[in-house]
Parts: sequence; structure tokens; C-alpha cells
Amino acid sequence: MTNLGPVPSTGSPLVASGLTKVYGTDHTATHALAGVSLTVSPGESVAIMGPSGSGKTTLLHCLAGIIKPTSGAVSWRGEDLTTLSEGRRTALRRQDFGFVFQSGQLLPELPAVENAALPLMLAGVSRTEATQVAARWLAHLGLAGMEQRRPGELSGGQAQRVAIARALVGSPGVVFADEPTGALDQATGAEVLSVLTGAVQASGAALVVVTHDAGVARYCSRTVTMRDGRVSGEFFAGSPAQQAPAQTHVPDAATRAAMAAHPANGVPSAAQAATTREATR
Ligand SMILES: Nc1ncnc2c1ncn2[C@@H]1O[C@H](COP(=O)(O)OP(=O)(O)OP(=O)(O)O)[C@@H](O)[C@H]1O
Repeated sequence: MTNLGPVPSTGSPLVASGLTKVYGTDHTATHALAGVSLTVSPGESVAIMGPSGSGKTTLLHCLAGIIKPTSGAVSWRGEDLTTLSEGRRTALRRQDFGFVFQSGQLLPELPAVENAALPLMLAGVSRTEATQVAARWLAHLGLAGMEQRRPGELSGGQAQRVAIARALVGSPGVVFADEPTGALDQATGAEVLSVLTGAVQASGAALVVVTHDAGVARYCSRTVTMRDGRVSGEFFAGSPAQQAPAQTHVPDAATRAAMAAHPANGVPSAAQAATTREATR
């Protein structure tokens, strides 16, 4: 489980069906999800976009088993996350999923390599082995020589690379990223997205990324747009939205913005991503 290297994208998809989520009750009720069905296949990268309040983070949290939907199911490797106990969901999240958030997720007192190694140590891997694997991921992500730096001694982009390493050390089936570039300037954000998608692809995991950044479509195999708690559009890398098997066929503003940012030649390979990293260093 601790080898670093390409892993075949096999296994079962993550399947959400008929998700609804209502926060609060009666007059305070917010219908954050109003019936969302989504399948994330092994190895694919899905960007979730849409206006503020459209339900993107709520969807991500339901898919990842962080919160339970009000109704609907999330099927993963033969289990329905929505029916599991809190303890079992926590264990499954640690074992099968990786997470990258906007910022603030690293422990300030730990060096980069130990921050990246944490999921393995929590899973019972020895400190020596865990830090070796983490160091290999840090090197793969362009941070060789920075293993002993604490988060306060890293730039925002470097800190996000440590967070990406941490999300990947445990060989997760799915990596969930919520606004991973939200705290970064545009150039650094693009670089981090390139690193994130390239590394997740190299690991064989699937990626679900919530973002406001239309440029993210450049790096993902599929973009799903949301509005008012529903999927409002969907398109695939290299395909015009009109040809995609979308749930709604009229692309909304977020879809059009993402399409406009999409290059004609589709998703960059891991090698291209690495080239981008080299070029931007
Ligand atoms: N814990 C909560 N309690 C009550 N309402 C919530 C809670 N979390 C989210 N909401 C509401 O649910 C709706 C969807 O929120 P969500 O955070 O999923 O949207 P989003 O698309 O991710 O927004 P943003 O882009 O601003 O982060 C919003 O109206 C929000 O105010």
C-alpha cells in the first residue's frame, strides 16, 4: 500500500443517487441538495462548479461521507455510506479517501514530511516507513529538500503540495478537494491544480474537485455544474457540452465559462503536468 508509482485505475465507482440535503427545519429549512445523482469512475477527475450556495460543498461532503444526506444513497465498494455508523464512516474515510482543502489543513508544529505522513501513521504504519513514503511523494511534487520545513516556512503553493502529498500517501480510491486553490494567486493556483490532477492521475485515484476557478476544466476529464442544489450541466474533456450526455442540455454561465477555458486538446497527461511544473519553477 505504500509504494509510490502508477496504480491501475480499477475497482468500483463512487455512485451517488437521488441525494437531497435539507439543513434546518420548517421556516429555517435550506434545501442544499434537491436530488443529485452522480457517478465517479475509477481514475476520472470531476470538477464541480456553480454559483455560491448552489450546493457544491454539501455534495462533496455527502460523497465523502463527511455528512449524511437527508435522503438518497452513496455507494462505495459495496457499502452505502449513508447507512454506516459515524465510526465506520470515519474509518472508511481514512482508509479509502484523501482530502485537500483551501488552506489551514497542515499542523503548524510539524515538519512537511510528518504532515504528509500523518494518514499513514494514523493507519498504523511505522514512523520510519511513513516518512519515507511521504518524502517520496514530496519529491514527486517538487518539494525535495523541504521535508523539514514547517508550514510557516513554506509558500502557499508549497503548503498545498504538502497537503496533496498527505492526501495521496495512503493510496486512496478517491481524492476530494474543496477549493484547493482558493487561497492562492492565479498562477500559483494553476500550478497547484496541474500538480494535483497529475499526481492523482499517477496514483490511479479518482478526483472530485469543487472550485470557482473556470480554468480547472483544463485539468479535469469532466465538469459538472450545479445550480440550486441540482446538476445543471455536464461536459467532458474535449467534447462540446451539447454532445455530452448531460442531465440538462442548456449550459449555464458556469458551464460556458468552464468551456471557454477548455483547451481543444483535452486533459494534460501526467507527463505534461510534470513539464508544466518544471517550466513554472
Ligand atoms: N451547516 C449548514 N447549516 C445550514 N445551512 C447550510 C449549512 N451548510 C450549507 N448551508 C446552506 O446550504 C446551501 C448550499 O451550501 P454549500 O456550502 O453546499 O454551497 P456551495 O455551492 O459550496 O457554496 P460556496 O461556493 O459559497 O462555498 C447554502 O444556502 C448554504 O447557506
